[in-house]
Amino acid sequence: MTDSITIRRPDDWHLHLRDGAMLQAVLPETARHFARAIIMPNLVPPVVTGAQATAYRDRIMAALPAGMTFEPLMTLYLTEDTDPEDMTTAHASGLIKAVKLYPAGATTNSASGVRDFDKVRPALEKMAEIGLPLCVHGEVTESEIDIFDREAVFIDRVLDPIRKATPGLRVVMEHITTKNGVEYVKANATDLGATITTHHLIINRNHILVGGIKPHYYCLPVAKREEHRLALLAAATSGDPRFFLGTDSAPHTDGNKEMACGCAGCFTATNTMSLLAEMFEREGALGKLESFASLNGPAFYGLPVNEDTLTLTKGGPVTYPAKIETGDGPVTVFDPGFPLHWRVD
Ligand SMILES: NC(=O)N[C@@H](CC(=O)O)C(=O)O
Ligand SMILES: [Zn+2]
Ligand SMILES: [Zn+2]
Repeated sequence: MTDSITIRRPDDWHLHLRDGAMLQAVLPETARHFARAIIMPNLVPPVVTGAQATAYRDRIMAALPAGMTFEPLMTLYLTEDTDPEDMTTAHASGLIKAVKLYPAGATTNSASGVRDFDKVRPALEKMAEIGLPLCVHGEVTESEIDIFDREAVFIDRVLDPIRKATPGLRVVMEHITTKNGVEYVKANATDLGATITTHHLIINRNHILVGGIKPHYYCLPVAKREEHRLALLAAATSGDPRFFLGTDSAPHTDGNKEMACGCAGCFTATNTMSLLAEMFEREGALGKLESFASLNGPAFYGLPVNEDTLTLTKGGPVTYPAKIETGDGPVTVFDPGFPLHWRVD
């Protein structure tokens, strides 16, 4: 029986750090285990320009506790007014590693996102030319499309046409939640990857709705049927280099989650590595955890893997806080509903 595993230090290829008091509280939760993270730009107002990304990176580094190391990999929020020249300069300087596409209205703080995809053609063509990846929140927003179908419809109506129209554009389908997403990635040999969250490997839609509504399991894209969770788990544990960890750890205060119109997002930064080890072990795939969390992401982004390591040891149930305190109020840590046994040393 394996009771200890050492992997290259992991990275998080999709993370929300927020700003101000929330940033201060959640950053150590990620930096404790992860070397780098792709930082989502959906602040209010969003991080649209290179100057805004520089200022945000500086605020993140200022919030990092003494003695911790962490490298924020910055992104720009794509709008219909994005200036391809500013984007190119921010990429050439090494400041940004990706640009994020939010369909307007699809998720938290996406009001400044894209309504008319033709308006972002010049930016997308520039990105294909300079090799700057596009990270995509892949859901349509039309009111007549069922929320459980919005990812699959996005692939057919938006993503596939954009990719066909923009040869060479490198795309990351963020937080895929369906077997349709898995199959689309597998059917496309080049220029396409996908992040998978920790929580979508664990919950299906029953967890949100059976026995009373569970706001802390509500996120976007919303968790789907069990067959989709199983497809995600198979992809994550397969070692296929096109699938890598993006936790989408998305803190909202309990006050903003536990209300009549609660915010979308699960906060998993604190216990993600223990959760993943548990799930990979159940699949008999602990040997693939390093590929998913530490190797496949850097390979897609063309970055070196981390030199240092992280060790997980199996033992009695791991304790972690039910909530972390922030200056804005408490944030509930994701509870899988079963005990965890893999502790990060
Ligand atoms: N995933 C979520 O449910 N929420 C994210 C936004 C996002 O990643 O879509 C957030 O910023 O809160
Ligand atoms: Zn999203
Ligand atoms: Zn997200």
